[in-house]
Amino acid sequence: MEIFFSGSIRGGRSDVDIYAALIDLLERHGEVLTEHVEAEETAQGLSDADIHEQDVAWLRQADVVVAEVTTPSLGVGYELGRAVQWEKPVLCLYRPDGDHDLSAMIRGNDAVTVEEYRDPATLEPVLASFVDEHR
Ligand SMILES: O=c1[nH]c(=O)n([C@H]2C[C@H](O)[C@@H](COP(=O)(O)O)O2)cc1CO
Repeated sequence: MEIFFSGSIRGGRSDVDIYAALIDLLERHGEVLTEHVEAEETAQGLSDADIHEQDVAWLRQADVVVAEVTTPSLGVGYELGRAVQWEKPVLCLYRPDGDHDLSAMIRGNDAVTVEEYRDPATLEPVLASFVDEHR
């Protein structure tokens, strides 16, 4: 099972510790292709064109997509749009106590499952059943 994890990078890094916790949970169920989303430093020496090309290749390859969408990010939104177009299973994780209401482009999309949560530790059964459903 190859999992594409999506989370804000240039959109803002305030949730990076949560991304790390979610990637840890997801690694119990498969290979996370985009572990770098939790890294303190993002890749050095790659052009934006290289980043885009690599990212879209991983997205194409993935069996499922899991996105943390509390911090809005153009890149995450773009990845989600392409994932839906390619009919990938998409799970979006959202904390309603944040500063931003979730976009209607995500919450209003029947092809996207939205799970609200407060503590990443509570998501273990949700992630397990999402991955198992699409294995
Ligand atoms: O350096 C990067 N590496 C990378 O993989 N991305 C991808 C993965 C993330 O899920 C998403 C974040 O987009 P943004 O940077 O617009 O917040 O884009 C984005 C960047 C920077 O835009």
